[in-house]
Amino acid sequence: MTPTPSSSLPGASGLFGLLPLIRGDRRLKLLLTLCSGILAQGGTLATMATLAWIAGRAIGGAAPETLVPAFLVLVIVVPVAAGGRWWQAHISHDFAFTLIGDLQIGIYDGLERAAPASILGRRTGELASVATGDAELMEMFYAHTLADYVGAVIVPLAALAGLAAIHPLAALTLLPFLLLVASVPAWLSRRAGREGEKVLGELGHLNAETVEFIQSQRELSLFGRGRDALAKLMARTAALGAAQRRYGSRAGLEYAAIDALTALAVLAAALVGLMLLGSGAIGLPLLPLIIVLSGGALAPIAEVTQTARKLGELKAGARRILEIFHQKPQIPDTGTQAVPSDTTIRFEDVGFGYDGGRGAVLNGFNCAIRPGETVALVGRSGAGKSTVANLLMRFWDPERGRVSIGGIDIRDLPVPALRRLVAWVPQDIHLFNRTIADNIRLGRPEATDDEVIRAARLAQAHDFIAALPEGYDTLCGERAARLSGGQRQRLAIARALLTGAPILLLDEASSNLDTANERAFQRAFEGIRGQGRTVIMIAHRPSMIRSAERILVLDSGRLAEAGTHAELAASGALYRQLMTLEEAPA
Ligand SMILES: Nc1ncnc2c1ncn2[C@@H]1O[C@H](COP(=O)(O)OP(=O)(O)OP(=O)(O)O)[C@@H](O)[C@H]1O
Repeated sequence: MTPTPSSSLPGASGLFGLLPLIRGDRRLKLLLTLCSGILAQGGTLATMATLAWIAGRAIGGAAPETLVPAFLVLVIVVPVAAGGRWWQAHISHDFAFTLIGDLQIGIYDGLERAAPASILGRRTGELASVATGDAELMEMFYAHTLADYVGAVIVPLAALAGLAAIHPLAALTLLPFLLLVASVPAWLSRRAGREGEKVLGELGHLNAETVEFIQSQRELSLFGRGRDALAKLMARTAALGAAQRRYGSRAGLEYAAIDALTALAVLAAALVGLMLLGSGAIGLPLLPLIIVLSGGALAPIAEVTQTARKLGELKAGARRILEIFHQKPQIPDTGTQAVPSDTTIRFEDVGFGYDGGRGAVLNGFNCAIRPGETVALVGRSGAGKSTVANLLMRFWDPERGRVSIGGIDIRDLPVPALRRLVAWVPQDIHLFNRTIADNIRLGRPEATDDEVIRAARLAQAHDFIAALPEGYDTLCGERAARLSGGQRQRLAIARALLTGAPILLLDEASSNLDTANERAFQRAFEGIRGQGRTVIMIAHRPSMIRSAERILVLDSGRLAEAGTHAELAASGALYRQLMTLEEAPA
């Protein structure tokens, strides 16, 4: 079962906001986990009570044979307690890890819904900390805290009932202590929540800083800033240490209060028991039972408060997870239209600006691109070329106007269908640390080896791949450090070609490629053109721009000029200006 995306969770927050995630067979596991907790703690209390009763009777001089029934009870309750503990450990962990899997799927869904915008302004390292650390923290709640909480209610009630059966005064003596011990975490819960939030926040910052520190080693060493970055990292570590110390000191206070209250409760129970014994209200065998039941009633609560020491972190972790679960989709995927056979692309009076951006990026942008046409999108830096691509890919939706393919508004197409229509070749491809073949296959996992090789040939990537020691089985190094920029870009083309999408959106690298790479890229581009696909290229290099059938010049959020290179060279003032800039030696 995969969890239903978070959108269905009703504005829940904190730990109990995670409970609606428990559906289907998880509910049975939850029930069994709770039963196991009751069995384990109940069994322990029953064992202790029986032993106390035996001890009391023995001290009172009872004949050994009269104790046989009590020993028979022990023969039952001891295995129940031991079995209960084992069962609790087994079933609660099984339940917890199944749920952690669900949480991780939910977190991944949330990340996917937000893509490519950043999630709640958080950095990669912070999000990784939520997806792994916080999700694992939930193991604590589901595997330990949850069952213990139920045990901490039922077992003290049972002990209280036992004490009341011995003498109501014994139960009355214990009652205030029970309430006090149970309320200690509640007194400190606000602080615990705040401090837990702080600890996890600092942990997230430290994670983000560490990831950035590792990723930016090259720049740091080139500019000699390694020491500064390390100092920043150490400051983060110190901040985390301080947050953890504050958290620990509050938890210590809780510990001390609970230990003191437990000791006082047992002392009070012993005094009341002695008083009752003195007055003849109870017999000697019941005195140890009163003491043991009083201590036993408080033990599960004390145990819970120990796990509740982590409650602050747990709550904060749950809230961070739920934030991602509630992440609104960047774009709603509600389209139901079938994929059109006509692939004419139209931008009609499109207006768009990024949230928090400086006003509109596109403002009344119109253009039509015929099937099989090769179009270059040009404009000064920041003119909105990538934004046009973002809207065609539906990374964002326009605020005004519409983008259509074959006359269908792309918002009316299911997103996976749109992804099959338009393949994107980004400037900087992310390569997974898998084989080159696997990386190309991301475009279509079921593609055969021949199809992978054909796509690589067309993308002019085959020769350099074949020259690698392990060919297509070569592992791309972490962050693809082993491949050059030009090689990575041609792998991106192969990946996109393999999808078989009829529209290719190509973001040509504005960074310099060496001549060999540039030629290879040009040949790949020519090959793709020969295939009858529509190619929209965000182009920078004059050679690439000139090779397009039609050039669209963007300016001030609109289509300022359009035509062939010859037409624009003759009459496009802006185009001429741009080409002069592009052709100027750096
Ligand atoms: N994700 C984003 N969030 C906010 N603003 C953005 C985002 N992406 C781009 N912008 C802004 O939108 C404007 C257009 O950016 P865009 O990337 O579309 O330009 P471009 O023509 O592709 O530029 P370049 O040639 O430099 O890549 C810029 O002012 C940019 O700062």
